[in-house]
Amino acid sequence: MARIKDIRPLKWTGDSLLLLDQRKLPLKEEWIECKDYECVARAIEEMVVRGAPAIGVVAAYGVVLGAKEVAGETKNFLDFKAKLELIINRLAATRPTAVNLFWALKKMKRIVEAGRTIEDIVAALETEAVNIEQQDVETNKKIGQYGAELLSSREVILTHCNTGALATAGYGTALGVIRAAVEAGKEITVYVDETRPYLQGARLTAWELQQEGIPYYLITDNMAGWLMASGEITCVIVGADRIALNGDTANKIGTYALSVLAKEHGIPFYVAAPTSTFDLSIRSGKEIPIEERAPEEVLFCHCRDCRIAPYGAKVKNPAFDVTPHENITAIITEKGVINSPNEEKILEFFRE
Ligand SMILES: CSC[C@H]1O[C@H](OP(=O)(O)O)[C@H](O)[C@@H]1O
Repeated sequence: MARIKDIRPLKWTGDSLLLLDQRKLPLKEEWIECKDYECVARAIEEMVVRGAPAIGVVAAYGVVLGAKEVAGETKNFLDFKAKLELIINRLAATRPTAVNLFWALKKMKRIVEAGRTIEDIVAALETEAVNIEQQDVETNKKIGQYGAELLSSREVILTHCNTGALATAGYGTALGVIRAAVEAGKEITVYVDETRPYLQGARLTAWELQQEGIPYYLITDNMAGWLMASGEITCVIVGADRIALNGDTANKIGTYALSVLAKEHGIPFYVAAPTSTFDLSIRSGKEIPIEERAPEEVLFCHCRDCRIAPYGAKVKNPAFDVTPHENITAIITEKGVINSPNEEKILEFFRE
């Protein structure tokens, strides 16, 4: 049985947060050290770290760093809580689509509201952030198990963006399913969408699969349709940034098109995500905020040293799209699988 590595994108030292700089991968493995919450906020905005679960974990540690900073500046309890609220708001303003960010910050906010002394709050926040990180890895392994049980002994899986250890606290969601299937001895080959414009697939997923020795082919995004039509792909597994009550799912731009192609070709289309990615406060994907990122991501190659479009070119750069629940074969979570997801099934799933 294949031995899976324990790739982690972040490390909490007790008074700083080390982040693997994902902008530099796959050619350089460089770490940056965040000693304050503003560094963490910028790391999320500039995609030093990215991926829905990962930014939730990192934001939680950002609150811890902020709390330690403020505790060193003031002994006034109300002043401390007021400043901490501003820090949480700063972290909440980093990226709008992934609901895991707000899920984690809400947990931290509840601790601040319940705390009775500054020391107690700082200690409880650190305990909670460590717990969120550790729980995420366990959650991903459960997602992996449920997902691997859906797969045959031989699969050619197309995946989009990066949903691995680098997008989480470790192990990954869609890539966690692939890891679990490999660990279970299944014959898995992965077709990796490069995922323009930020190239999370080419730069990050390919890097992770290479680290694991899992067979893969890198493809450009516009090859997916033909490879499905040619019968090479046996299923599609993607991650998620926010899932509405009816199962509509926001994920990296290009996911919606994959779902339409998969439906056209009768290929199973799976979403792998923790329950913290569900936003039951919204009834459909129409309400999910879609992040518009800088035009430079489209106008230049990733290293920003070569321009690939004329001066003056106008750019659209939505970082996510929404896949209608009707296109999703099943949503794989750490608490089980929701087949043919819709509002009724999701309400029932969360009621259990
Ligand atoms: C584990 S799901 C990660 C999810 O986040 C990615 O977006 P980004 O790289 O912009 O943070 C992508 O949508 C992935 O599916």
